[in-house]
Amino acid sequence: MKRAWKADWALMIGPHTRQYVLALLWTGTIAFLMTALNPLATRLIFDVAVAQKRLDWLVGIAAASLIVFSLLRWWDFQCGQYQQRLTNRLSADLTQRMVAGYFRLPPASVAKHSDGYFVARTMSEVENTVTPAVSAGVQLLRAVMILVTAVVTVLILSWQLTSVLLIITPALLLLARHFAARLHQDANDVQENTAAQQEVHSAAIGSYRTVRMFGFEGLALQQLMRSVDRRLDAVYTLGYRSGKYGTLSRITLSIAELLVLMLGGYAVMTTSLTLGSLMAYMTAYWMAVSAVQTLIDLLPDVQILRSNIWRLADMLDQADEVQPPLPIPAPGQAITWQNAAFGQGEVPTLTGVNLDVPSGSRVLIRGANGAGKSTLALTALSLLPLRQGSVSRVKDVSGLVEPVVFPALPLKDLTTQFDGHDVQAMAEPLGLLPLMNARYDELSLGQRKKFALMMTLLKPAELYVFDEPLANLDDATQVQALEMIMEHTQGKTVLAIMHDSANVLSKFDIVAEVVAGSLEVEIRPEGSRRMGPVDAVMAPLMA
Ligand SMILES: Nc1ncnc2c1ncn2[C@@H]1O[C@H](COP(=O)(O)OP(=O)(O)OP(=O)(O)O)[C@@H](O)[C@H]1O
Repeated sequence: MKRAWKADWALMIGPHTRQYVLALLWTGTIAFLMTALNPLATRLIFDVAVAQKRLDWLVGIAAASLIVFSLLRWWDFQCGQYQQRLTNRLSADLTQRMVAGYFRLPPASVAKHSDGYFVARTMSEVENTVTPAVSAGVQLLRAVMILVTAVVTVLILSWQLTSVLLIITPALLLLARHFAARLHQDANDVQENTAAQQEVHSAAIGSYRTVRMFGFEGLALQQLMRSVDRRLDAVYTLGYRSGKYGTLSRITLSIAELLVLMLGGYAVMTTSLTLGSLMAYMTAYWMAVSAVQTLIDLLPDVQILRSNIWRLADMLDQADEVQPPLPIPAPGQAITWQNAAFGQGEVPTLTGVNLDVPSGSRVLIRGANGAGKSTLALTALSLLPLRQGSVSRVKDVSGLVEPVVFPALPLKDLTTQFDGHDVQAMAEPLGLLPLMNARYDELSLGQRKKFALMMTLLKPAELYVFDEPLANLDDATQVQALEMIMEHTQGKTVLAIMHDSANVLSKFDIVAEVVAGSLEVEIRPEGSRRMGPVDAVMAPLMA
């Protein structure tokens, strides 16, 4: 992917362009004044005060310089504070856009990684991009201003000496060109490996209880250290390449420095170059050289910065990709899978799935652990893309698939989108009313289950999907919850995954059995007709 500078600017600075330009102008002005005044003061001291042996002038010029430079330094400090405030604003703004982008990502992208990876992408990568975006921009402008002012100054003082500095420029540019693309790729590798480590890191830290109970320290650490090594290798490569580029560039610059020193000495010996002019020349010259060194050091930083910006942009682009609308099933059908294959791991869990679920029917999905029931439910909710075939379904769907995690907010905040009376009517029989002020992450497993059930039922839909809706509920609540499901989904289509289903069988019209890679379907309550695997099509059977 190649991106224009303009697009990078729009992503990083966009809404804050005015403030950013102000920070640049502020810095640029200070850099210009410091660079222009420094050789001037040196020349005044030597060519005026020293040459005429006037101590009072010497002290006066030195004192005036001190006051001017102190004021400039104080102004520079204020500029730094302004930049910090700007950085904070950019950081908050970009974090918001990235997390909002994460929530818009297609399920296919999210399914590839777990939470830790996306925490890195939306938090650490934002931090690693915003701070350099402000500081690199400011440093770049400062260095350019110093370089331009210093080069003009030395040109005025002696164009012959300055031409040496300019001759060396093409060599420096060639080096920069040679290293730029590699540094960009190295920076990308560092970020990707950092996100991968964060993924493993969160899983290891999150397994605290099992590590303590079963002594998994060794195993957890081994896995973690593999990802740490990969990240550190990438960091080393980036550092190695940046260092190599810096060293080669500095050697080139040293050659220029040596030539200027020799030629400067020669000019004093053979021409009318004054001591004051030479001192002023050297002051401006060293400023130019240190500006070039800053620019040399900035090249890797700019490559890292652009690589980071491109990663952020890539994620936002994925988030904004227009998803094709889900096809609508044939009339009378709520959801249809056609020759579908899907899975959450490397290999598809179910293949050749053909299933028509008639509108208004209640389907019980059974099967052994790991058979693919939850995976099937994920495809019904459009949370997992198919590898092959198609799925079409009615538009309005409600449902949750384990593991269910709501944001760590008070329950009352999570339910504000629904009518208050409906919430109260549903929360009361489930015993959730006293918990409405509690945060979701403070609930017990059973309470979380009840809340998930309530939320699923509160959302108006044509198709409802439940993954083990009665698990973790006490006996009395199980009866109540099943009643509520049946009552609130009257006339709607229901897909329910349940293991311990003997007692609830009578409530369902159809039983879909997920067996080793395929699907069998049975019609209830007669239970006499059992379809063969894979090509089970319910619609004709129901007719
Ligand atoms: N996040 C994941 N990443 C990779 N593979 C996964 C993931 N989740 C599940 N799988 C795999 O997909 C297969 C089906 O899992 P699924 O959760 O759909 O089974 P299930 O029938 O719902 O099982 P259970 O009754 O135990 O909940 C399993 O073999 C499992 O290893």
